[in-house]
Amino acid sequence: MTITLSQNRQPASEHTAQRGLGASLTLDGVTYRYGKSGAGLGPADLHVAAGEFLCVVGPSGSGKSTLLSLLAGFLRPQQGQIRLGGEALRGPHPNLTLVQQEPALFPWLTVGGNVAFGLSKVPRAERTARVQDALKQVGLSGYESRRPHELSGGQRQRVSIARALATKPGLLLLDEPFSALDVQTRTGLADELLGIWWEQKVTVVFVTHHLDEALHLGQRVVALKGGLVALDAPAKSLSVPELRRALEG
Ligand SMILES: Nc1ncnc2c1ncn2[C@@H]1O[C@H](COP(=O)(O)OP(=O)(O)OP(=O)(O)O)[C@@H](O)[C@H]1O
Repeated sequence: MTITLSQNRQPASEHTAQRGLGASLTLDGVTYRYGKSGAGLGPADLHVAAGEFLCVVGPSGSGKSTLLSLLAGFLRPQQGQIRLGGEALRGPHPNLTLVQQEPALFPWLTVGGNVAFGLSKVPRAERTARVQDALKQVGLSGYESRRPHELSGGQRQRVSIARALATKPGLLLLDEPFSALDVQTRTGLADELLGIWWEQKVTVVFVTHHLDEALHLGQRVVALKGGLVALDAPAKSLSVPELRRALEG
Protein backbone atom coordinates (compact mmCIF):
# COMPACT_ATOMS: atom_id res chain seq x y z
CA MET A 1 0.00 0.00 0.00
CA THR A 2 1.38 3.43 -0.94
CA ILE A 3 0.67 6.20 1.53
CA THR A 4 0.68 9.68 0.05
CA LEU A 5 1.62 12.24 2.65
CA SER A 6 0.45 15.80 2.55
CA GLN A 7 3.26 18.36 2.47
CA ASN A 8 3.29 18.85 6.23
CA ARG A 9 3.52 15.10 6.83
CA GLN A 10 6.57 14.49 4.71
CA PRO A 11 9.38 12.66 6.49
CA ALA A 12 11.21 15.10 8.73
CA SER A 13 14.41 14.42 6.78
CA GLU A 14 12.82 16.21 3.80
CA HIS A 15 12.71 19.40 5.85
CA THR A 16 16.15 20.90 6.30
CA ALA A 17 15.22 24.32 7.63
CA GLN A 18 15.36 24.93 11.38
CA ARG A 19 12.11 26.53 12.40
CA GLY A 20 13.59 27.65 15.69
CA LEU A 21 10.55 27.96 17.98
CA GLY A 22 11.12 24.83 20.08
CA ALA A 23 13.76 24.61 22.76
CA SER A 24 17.32 23.58 21.95
CA LEU A 25 18.93 20.85 23.99
CA THR A 26 22.63 20.32 24.76
CA LEU A 27 24.36 17.50 26.61
CA ASP A 28 27.98 18.13 27.62
CA GLY A 29 29.80 15.03 28.88
CA VAL A 30 26.61 13.72 30.52
CA THR A 31 27.18 10.51 32.47
CA TYR A 32 24.83 8.40 34.54
CA ARG A 33 26.05 4.93 35.50
CA TYR A 34 24.09 2.60 37.79
CA GLY A 35 25.91 1.17 40.82
CA LYS A 36 28.72 -1.32 40.43
CA SER A 37 27.57 -2.73 37.08
CA GLY A 38 28.66 0.48 35.37
CA ALA A 39 25.70 0.16 32.98
CA GLY A 40 23.86 3.32 32.00
CA LEU A 41 24.79 6.25 29.80
CA GLY A 42 27.77 8.36 28.90
CA PRO A 43 29.83 10.29 28.76
CA ALA A 44 27.53 11.65 26.04
CA ASP A 45 27.76 14.86 24.02
CA LEU A 46 24.74 15.81 21.97
CA HIS A 47 23.13 18.94 20.59
CA VAL A 48 19.55 19.08 19.37
CA ALA A 49 18.70 22.31 17.58
CA ALA A 50 15.47 24.19 18.29
CA GLY A 51 12.71 22.66 16.18
CA GLU A 52 14.74 19.59 15.22
CA PHE A 53 13.30 16.06 15.08
CA LEU A 54 15.85 13.63 16.54
CA CYS A 55 15.36 9.87 16.69
CA VAL A 56 17.35 7.74 19.13
CA VAL A 57 17.82 4.03 18.42
CA GLY A 58 19.80 1.28 20.08
CA PRO A 59 19.51 -2.30 21.24
CA SER A 60 17.95 -3.23 24.55
CA GLY A 61 20.14 -1.98 27.40
CA SER A 62 21.97 0.62 25.29
CA GLY A 63 20.85 3.53 27.47
CA LYS A 64 17.84 4.96 25.62
CA SER A 65 15.55 5.08 28.68
CA THR A 66 18.37 6.40 30.85
CA LEU A 67 18.86 9.21 28.32
CA LEU A 68 15.14 10.09 28.35
CA SER A 69 15.02 9.93 32.17
CA LEU A 70 17.92 12.38 32.28
CA LEU A 71 16.27 14.68 29.73
CA ALA A 72 12.94 14.50 31.57
CA GLY A 73 14.74 15.47 34.77
CA PHE A 74 13.88 12.21 36.58
CA LEU A 75 17.61 11.46 36.91
CA ARG A 76 20.41 13.97 37.57
CA PRO A 77 23.70 13.57 35.66
CA GLN A 78 26.55 12.29 37.82
CA GLN A 79 28.90 14.21 35.54
CA GLY A 80 28.36 16.82 32.86
CA GLN A 81 25.47 19.14 32.21
CA ILE A 82 22.19 19.26 30.28
CA ARG A 83 20.95 22.61 28.99
CA LEU A 84 17.45 23.29 27.72
CA GLY A 85 17.21 26.47 25.68
CA GLY A 86 20.56 27.54 27.15
CA GLU A 87 19.37 27.09 30.75
CA ALA A 88 20.84 24.35 32.99
CA LEU A 89 18.30 21.57 33.52
CA ARG A 90 18.09 20.68 37.21
CA GLY A 91 14.96 18.52 37.32
CA PRO A 92 11.53 18.23 35.68
CA HIS A 93 10.96 21.39 33.63
CA PRO A 94 7.65 22.97 32.52
CA ASN A 95 8.98 23.49 28.99
CA LEU A 96 9.31 19.77 28.28
CA THR A 97 7.01 16.82 28.45
CA LEU A 98 7.36 13.04 28.12
CA VAL A 99 5.01 10.65 26.30
CA GLN A 100 5.59 7.09 27.44
CA GLN A 101 5.10 3.72 25.81
CA GLU A 102 1.91 2.99 27.74
CA PRO A 103 -0.50 5.92 27.84
CA ALA A 104 -0.93 6.58 31.56
CA LEU A 105 -4.43 8.05 31.49
CA PHE A 106 -6.56 8.54 34.59
CA PRO A 107 -9.50 6.12 34.11
CA TRP A 108 -11.85 8.20 36.29
CA LEU A 109 -11.36 11.32 34.18
CA THR A 110 -12.89 12.01 30.78
CA VAL A 111 -10.70 12.49 27.73
CA GLY A 112 -11.07 16.27 28.20
CA GLY A 113 -10.18 15.96 31.89
CA ASN A 114 -7.08 13.93 31.06
CA VAL A 115 -5.90 16.46 28.48
CA ALA A 116 -6.61 19.35 30.87
CA PHE A 117 -4.62 17.64 33.64
CA GLY A 118 -1.58 19.78 34.35
CA LEU A 119 -3.31 22.96 33.14
CA SER A 120 -4.83 23.86 36.51
CA LYS A 121 -2.97 27.18 36.57
CA VAL A 122 -4.19 28.13 33.08
CA PRO A 123 -7.33 30.35 33.07
CA ARG A 124 -10.51 28.38 32.36
CA ALA A 125 -11.30 29.78 28.89
CA GLU A 126 -7.75 29.25 27.68
CA ARG A 127 -7.70 25.77 29.21
CA THR A 128 -10.83 24.79 27.28
CA ALA A 129 -9.38 26.20 24.07
CA ARG A 130 -6.08 24.37 24.58
CA VAL A 131 -7.86 21.06 25.23
CA GLN A 132 -9.98 21.43 22.11
CA ASP A 133 -7.01 22.46 20.03
CA ALA A 134 -4.86 19.57 21.26
CA LEU A 135 -7.63 17.03 20.61
CA LYS A 136 -8.09 18.47 17.13
CA GLN A 137 -4.35 18.08 16.49
CA VAL A 138 -4.59 14.34 17.20
CA GLY A 139 -7.88 13.85 15.33
CA LEU A 140 -10.07 13.38 18.43
CA SER A 141 -12.36 16.43 18.27
CA GLY A 142 -15.69 15.53 19.86
CA TYR A 143 -14.19 12.89 22.18
CA GLU A 144 -13.99 15.23 25.21
CA SER A 145 -16.57 13.41 27.34
CA ARG A 146 -15.52 9.85 26.55
CA ARG A 147 -13.70 7.76 29.15
CA PRO A 148 -10.33 6.08 28.44
CA HIS A 149 -11.85 2.56 28.56
CA GLU A 150 -14.14 3.52 25.65
CA LEU A 151 -11.11 4.15 23.39
CA SER A 152 -8.85 1.92 21.30
CA GLY A 153 -5.13 1.63 22.13
CA GLY A 154 -4.28 4.05 19.33
CA GLN A 155 -6.88 6.57 20.52
CA ARG A 156 -5.57 6.34 24.10
CA GLN A 157 -2.06 7.09 22.85
CA ARG A 158 -3.48 10.03 20.86
CA VAL A 159 -5.00 11.36 24.10
CA SER A 160 -1.64 11.14 25.86
CA ILE A 161 -0.01 13.02 22.97
CA ALA A 162 -2.80 15.63 23.18
CA ARG A 163 -2.17 15.96 26.93
CA ALA A 164 1.51 16.59 26.20
CA LEU A 165 0.72 19.13 23.46
CA ALA A 166 -1.76 21.02 25.64
CA THR A 167 1.11 22.10 27.89
CA LYS A 168 2.69 23.76 24.82
CA PRO A 169 6.13 22.24 25.39
CA GLY A 170 9.29 23.48 23.71
CA LEU A 171 10.66 19.92 23.86
CA LEU A 172 8.57 16.80 23.35
CA LEU A 173 10.15 13.53 24.50
CA LEU A 174 8.63 10.29 23.27
CA ASP A 175 9.66 6.86 24.62
CA GLU A 176 8.63 4.21 22.08
CA PRO A 177 5.13 5.69 22.03
CA PHE A 178 3.75 3.44 19.28
CA SER A 179 5.38 0.12 20.14
CA ALA A 180 2.25 -1.38 21.71
CA LEU A 181 0.18 -0.61 18.60
CA ASP A 182 -0.45 -2.60 15.43
CA VAL A 183 1.59 -1.67 12.35
CA GLN A 184 -1.19 0.22 10.57
CA THR A 185 -2.09 2.31 13.63
CA ARG A 186 1.60 2.95 14.25
CA THR A 187 2.17 4.19 10.72
CA GLY A 188 -0.90 6.45 10.90
CA LEU A 189 0.12 7.93 14.25
CA ALA A 190 3.72 8.41 13.12
CA ASP A 191 2.51 10.48 10.17
CA GLU A 192 0.19 12.47 12.45
CA LEU A 193 3.16 13.15 14.70
CA LEU A 194 5.07 14.54 11.71
CA GLY A 195 2.15 16.88 10.99
CA ILE A 196 2.07 17.99 14.64
CA TRP A 197 5.85 18.53 14.71
CA TRP A 198 5.64 20.63 11.57
CA GLU A 199 2.72 22.74 12.73
CA GLN A 200 3.72 23.19 16.37
CA LYS A 201 7.42 23.79 15.64
CA VAL A 202 8.33 21.77 18.71
CA THR A 203 11.71 20.08 19.25
CA VAL A 204 11.26 16.30 19.32
CA VAL A 205 13.40 13.52 20.77
CA PHE A 206 11.83 10.20 19.78
CA VAL A 207 13.16 6.85 21.07
CA THR A 208 12.37 3.74 19.06
CA HIS A 209 13.55 0.17 18.53
CA HIS A 210 12.44 0.34 14.91
CA LEU A 211 15.22 1.49 12.60
CA ASP A 212 12.83 2.07 9.69
CA GLU A 213 10.62 4.23 11.93
CA ALA A 214 13.67 6.26 13.01
CA LEU A 215 14.68 6.90 9.40
CA HIS A 216 11.12 7.77 8.39
CA LEU A 217 10.50 10.17 11.26
CA GLY A 218 13.82 11.75 12.18
CA GLN A 219 15.80 14.55 10.59
CA ARG A 220 18.75 13.11 12.47
CA VAL A 221 19.37 9.72 14.03
CA VAL A 222 21.54 8.96 17.04
CA ALA A 223 22.43 5.32 17.69
CA LEU A 224 23.41 4.31 21.23
CA LYS A 225 25.53 1.29 22.00
CA GLY A 226 26.70 0.33 25.48
CA GLY A 227 25.63 3.75 26.74
CA LEU A 228 27.74 5.64 24.20
CA VAL A 229 26.83 7.50 21.01
CA ALA A 230 27.92 5.07 18.28
CA LEU A 231 26.55 7.13 15.38
CA ASP A 232 25.04 10.58 14.90
CA ALA A 233 24.02 11.39 11.33
CA PRO A 234 21.30 12.96 9.18
CA ALA A 235 18.52 10.43 8.50
CA LYS A 236 18.77 11.19 4.80
CA SER A 237 22.34 9.89 4.67
CA LEU A 238 21.47 6.54 6.30
CA SER A 239 19.83 3.26 5.39
CA VAL A 240 18.45 0.54 7.67
CA PRO A 241 21.37 -1.86 6.87
CA GLU A 242 23.91 0.90 7.63
CA LEU A 243 22.22 1.65 10.93
CA ARG A 244 22.09 -2.04 11.77
CA ARG A 245 25.81 -2.39 10.98
CA ALA A 246 26.65 0.58 13.22
CA LEU A 247 24.74 -1.03 16.07
CA GLU A 248 26.24 -4.48 15.56
CA GLY A 249 29.80 -3.56 14.58
N1 LIG B 1 17.71 1.08 37.94
C1 LIG B 1 18.73 0.42 37.39
N2 LIG B 1 19.67 -0.18 38.15
C2 LIG B 1 20.73 -0.82 37.62
N3 LIG B 1 20.94 -0.91 36.26
C3 LIG B 1 20.04 -0.32 35.47
C4 LIG B 1 18.90 0.37 35.97
N4 LIG B 1 18.17 0.85 34.93
C5 LIG B 1 18.83 0.48 33.83
N5 LIG B 1 19.94 -0.22 34.14
C6 LIG B 1 20.94 -0.78 33.21
O1 LIG B 1 21.47 0.32 32.43
C7 LIG B 1 21.60 -0.07 31.09
C8 LIG B 1 20.78 0.88 30.18
O2 LIG B 1 19.42 0.68 30.49
P1 LIG B 1 18.26 1.45 29.71
O3 LIG B 1 16.96 1.07 30.35
O4 LIG B 1 18.60 2.89 29.64
O5 LIG B 1 18.38 0.81 28.26
P2 LIG B 1 17.37 0.88 27.03
O6 LIG B 1 18.19 1.12 25.83
O7 LIG B 1 16.28 1.83 27.32
O8 LIG B 1 16.78 -0.61 27.02
P3 LIG B 1 15.34 -1.11 26.49
O9 LIG B 1 15.33 -0.89 25.02
O10 LIG B 1 15.35 -2.57 26.86
O11 LIG B 1 14.28 -0.33 27.24
C9 LIG B 1 21.16 -1.53 31.00
O12 LIG B 1 22.32 -2.34 31.06
C10 LIG B 1 20.31 -1.72 32.23
O13 LIG B 1 20.36 -3.05 32.68
